[in-house]
Amino acid sequence: MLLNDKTVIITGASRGIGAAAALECARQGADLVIGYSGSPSSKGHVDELIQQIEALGRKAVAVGAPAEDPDTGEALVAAAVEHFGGVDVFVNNAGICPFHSFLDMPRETYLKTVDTNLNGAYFAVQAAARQMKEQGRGGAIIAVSSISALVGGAMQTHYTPTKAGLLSLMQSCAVALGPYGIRCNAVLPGTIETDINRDDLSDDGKRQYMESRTPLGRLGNPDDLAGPIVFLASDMARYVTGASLLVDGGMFVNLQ
Ligand SMILES: NC(=O)C1=CN([C@@H]2O[C@H](COP(=O)(O)OP(=O)(O)OC[C@H]3O[C@@H](n4cnc5c(N)ncnc54)[C@H](O)[C@@H]3O)[C@@H](O)[C@H]2O)C=CC1
Ligand SMILES: C[C@H](O)[C@@H]1OC(=O)[C@H](O)[C@@H]1O
Repeated sequence: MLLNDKTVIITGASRGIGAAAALECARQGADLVIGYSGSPSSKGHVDELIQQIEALGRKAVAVGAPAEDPDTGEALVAAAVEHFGGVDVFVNNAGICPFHSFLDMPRETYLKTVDTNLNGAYFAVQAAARQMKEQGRGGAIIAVSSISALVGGAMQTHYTPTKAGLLSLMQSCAVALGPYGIRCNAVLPGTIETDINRDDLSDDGKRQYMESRTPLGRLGNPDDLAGPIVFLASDMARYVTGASLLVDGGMFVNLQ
């Protein structure tokens, strides 16, 4: 197993990519701290996920705290220390993408997106890194960035800068934390079918266009991200830091 007896924290793990990554980490021998927004609607998903993790013979605890709160990272780390004695892997996954046009972007939509996707992530990564440094055994930090860190979207002008920011954060943190043996990398998903784009992809024309741009011939699903995240978390990637891994079925390179 690739993550035997490691402790992994994942934010936004109630569903989608975060939940799939949490399950694969458990299959690979890890115990989990499941970060989620704290909303009652998410709690049912989290309880179900914890049952699935326990059925795999691993342990999991949930921490309900919003990603945009600068104190959330410390709460997640405190839970990892209390229940599992420390943290080995931190996956910053929580994110929102409320599609909206640029010229009439509500100020609150922009600020909420940046706070949730990037500002909270900064402090959470910092909290995880401080704990890893104190433990003195290195660690792995992974940000779920996006293909949208590299390309634009007319309805995503508030979102794409957060994903570019996460990629940049991992690059700078790789430099800052390398001396402590803490590796920092980003995964860049393409179009993955989850709740975040359910409405957007309900437009058949849009869906067909996104599929047609994907050389592997289909949109992604959350499990497609689980392997790449586990790889970057594991010692298989022990000399990989500051890297970005596109997981997009080839969408980015498909110009013509
Ligand atoms: N689905 C896709 O095509 C792509 C997704 N991503 C990124 O993947 C990450 C996960 O998204 P998906 O699994 O696709 O969508 P999703 O909507 O299924 O999952 C998002 C997760 O973030 C959580 N979350 C949202 N706001 C939160 C808050 N304020 N505090 C704590 N948790 C919060 C949700 O509860 C959920 O667990 C996001 O960062 C997203 O930007 C990146 C590229 C493509
Ligand atoms: C929410 C979008 O459909 C999704 O998120 C991203 O980061 C990419 O732009 C995907 O298409």
